[in-house]
Amino acid sequence: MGRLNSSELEHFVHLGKRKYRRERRALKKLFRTNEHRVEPDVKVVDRTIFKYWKNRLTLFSRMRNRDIYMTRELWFSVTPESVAKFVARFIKSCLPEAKVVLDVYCGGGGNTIQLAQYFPKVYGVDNSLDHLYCAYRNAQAYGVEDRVWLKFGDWRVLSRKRRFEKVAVDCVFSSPPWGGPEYLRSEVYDLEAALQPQGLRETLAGLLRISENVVLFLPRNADLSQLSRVTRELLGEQALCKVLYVKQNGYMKGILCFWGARFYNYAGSTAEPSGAAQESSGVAEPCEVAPGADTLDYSVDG
Ligand SMILES: C[S@@+](CC[C@H](N)C(=O)[O-])C[C@H]1O[C@@H](n2cnc3c(N)ncnc32)[C@H](O)[C@@H]1O
Repeated sequence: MGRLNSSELEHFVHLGKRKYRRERRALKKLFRTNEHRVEPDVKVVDRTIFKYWKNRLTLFSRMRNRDIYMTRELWFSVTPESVAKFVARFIKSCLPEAKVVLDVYCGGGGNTIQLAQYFPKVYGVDNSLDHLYCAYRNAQAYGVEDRVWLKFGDWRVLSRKRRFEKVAVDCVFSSPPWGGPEYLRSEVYDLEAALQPQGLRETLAGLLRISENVVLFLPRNADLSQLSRVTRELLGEQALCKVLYVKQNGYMKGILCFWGARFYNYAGSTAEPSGAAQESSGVAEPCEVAPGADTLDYSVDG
């Protein structure tokens, strides 16, 4: 565990540069002090995260090996492992030849790690050094750290500076912050006003500049008509957005939204569709169809 060595530092893209001296020092300290390591058998004292702690093995199954790292925020924002696994396998089924995937807002690596099980190179971006550190530690726990490249920075800035547009990214996945556990307070989640740190339109426009294949993980009460409208505005009247409702143990975790022809044609694809869904015990379930959006009628149980 201990110190950050030079080959580990390479996986924190650009952090070896002079201008990141302060961040590099902070990162070294996190490694040295083994910060954020979870002791899975020790009950958390923070009552607001107890319910997440109770289900800790659904977040990272490797938690039982005592080598998972979490911040307080990560307890309620990490994508549960079965969901992350499903997404990664689904993308792999649709884009079997893809090599490079970008995970924007990668957090503690819930998605990054599962994507790295299927794709040789996965970039993760986050503006929290603590989260990037946890993502790297967690990738080590799953033995995929060599495939993971982490970029520290504010996505709005990186996107404005078009930082990833010259990288040959085959697919962009993103699980943006939903605004904390309060996202269910209103019946319908406003994808422009509530989604952080940018609304849906700006988020999607930025990601589509990097790849035509984009996947967003959004709240289950997201406004489908906004999805439909933004899809048409950005991609034309005939454009489609495929929506999958994702369940875990009977509980609706969120929706997965896909843009890109390879995802729409999935039903006709010969690549192992049900394998991906059945591994997480896929369950057919009717759902609403948003005008102009193509919503698929199944969800996933983990
Ligand atoms: C919902 S969490 C992502 C969880 C992740 N998929 C996982 O499984 O661990 C959202 C992440 O976005 C990051 N974030 C928030 N604002 C950001 C910004 N402006 N630029 C980059 N990252 C940001 C947060 O630090 C947080 O880690």
